[in-house]
Amino acid sequence: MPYNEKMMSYITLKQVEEHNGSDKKSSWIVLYGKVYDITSFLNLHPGGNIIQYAVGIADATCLFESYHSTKSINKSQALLMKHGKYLGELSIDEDSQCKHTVNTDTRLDSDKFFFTLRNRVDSYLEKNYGGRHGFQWICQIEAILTLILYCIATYYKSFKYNYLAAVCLGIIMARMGFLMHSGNHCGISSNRYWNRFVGFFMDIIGSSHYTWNYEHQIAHHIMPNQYNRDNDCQIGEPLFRFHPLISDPDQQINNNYINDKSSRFRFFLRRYQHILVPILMSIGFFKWTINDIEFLIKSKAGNIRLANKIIIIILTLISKILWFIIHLIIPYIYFGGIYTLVTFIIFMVIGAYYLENIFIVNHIQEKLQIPTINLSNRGSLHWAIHQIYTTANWKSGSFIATFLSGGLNHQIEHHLFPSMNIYLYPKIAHIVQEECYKFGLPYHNYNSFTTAWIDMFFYLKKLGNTNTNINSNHLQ
Ligand code: HEM
Repeated sequence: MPYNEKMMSYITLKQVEEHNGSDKKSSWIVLYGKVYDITSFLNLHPGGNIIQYAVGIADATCLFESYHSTKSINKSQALLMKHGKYLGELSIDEDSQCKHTVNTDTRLDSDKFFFTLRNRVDSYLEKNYGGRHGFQWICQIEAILTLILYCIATYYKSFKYNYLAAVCLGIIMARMGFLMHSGNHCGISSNRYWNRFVGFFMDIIGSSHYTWNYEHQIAHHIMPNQYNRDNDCQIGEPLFRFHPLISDPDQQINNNYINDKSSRFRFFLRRYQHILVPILMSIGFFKWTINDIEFLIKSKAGNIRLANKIIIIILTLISKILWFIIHLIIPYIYFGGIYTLVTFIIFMVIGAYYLENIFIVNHIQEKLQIPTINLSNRGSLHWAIHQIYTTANWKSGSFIATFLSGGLNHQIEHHLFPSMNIYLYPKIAHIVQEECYKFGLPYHNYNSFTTAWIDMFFYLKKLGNTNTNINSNHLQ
């Protein structure tokens, strides 16, 4: 859509969303409440095509600040001035302000926390590890070895009669999930092609890196735990209640909003969600494989609009067809239905359990709440403070836990510096902790994965138990 002088000074979110870089559309980015046309810059971006996910959304400031180091943020700002065409201010109405944290120039001192921390972390890493990509060789060797193991396990599972290969494949697929997470966050290497290659592991294991990037980088990373923004809070809704703002069934039934049998049954099951969620995790992998197709057809992943790109849709379909041929059709032809079904269940369930148990404990915890602030001041809360309040670590500082969890045990460090090599997280954890305490912020760290998991279990129980009064005012 062409824009005129009037629109250039005052731009609505709807207009920004229309310029999301879809085929034949231009790309607008919102940084610090200002809208820029960066169509001509997209292919020049030194960090590669990750920038495409940040266009057409309400606020890319969080990604801009977290992905660039102290050194590169100045370069980035200079490049933005050179290549970006300033279009105007993003209009902030009451509605958009509630749904999207829009950073304005009048932000409070909360900025200081992140800028102080980022300076300290970057100078420490520059001095000791050569920057945010120190130890990148570990991830690269790991990626190559894992891919080779994936091919070997797939060969033995699909072309030979081997149940053990299915077990190994499940573990390897989960490891590939961790690696693709780092790759898509540009954390595998300083070389963007390495990151793209490893990011594509998501498609190799049957899903789509494209839809995942929207769901994860945009919906989850910018606003973790925010209802109607972070898709992860709404997994399984209305059956499950992962977030206090999901309607309270007792209240609805008492108010006669819900009186049909099926809704009552769903709400009855919700009371046992703490038991059901761990059981249903087993189908997580399969669900992702199918969900992508729906997301691409609807051009929407939960709360996030996707930029439609024909080439991506074609590539995703091809990779999915190949995946189904290799893992279902070929073993079926060679060894029949029973072997195919059993091995399929084995590797999908093992993979899903490994991966999902690791990431479910990081945000679904009762103590992880967005601090109470006046809604009219919402724009003043720096995104990094939001991340600190809504994220928990376990076994902070441990190299072994970092390896086993693909870096997800350092969820706090990951949310603040997503493109950093995961093996540097244990090295900077003490700095993050110190700065949090200095600024009076919490640093949630569980002593072990088990304690984190148990807390998550009881919180799910509490959320599903309708008699429990959970204050949700501060979670809007
Ligand atoms: C219009 C806005 C942006 C501009 C002008 C910009 C500019 C730059 C520049 C100049 C660099 C190279 C830095 C260096 O050599 O030290 C860079 C790197 C990078 N950028 Fe951006 N960027 C923008 C937005 C983004 C966004 C929104 C993301 C994330 C979604 C992002 C992710 C990255 C990454 C991952 C790197 C590589 C950093 C590394 O290797 O450590 N950039 N960008």
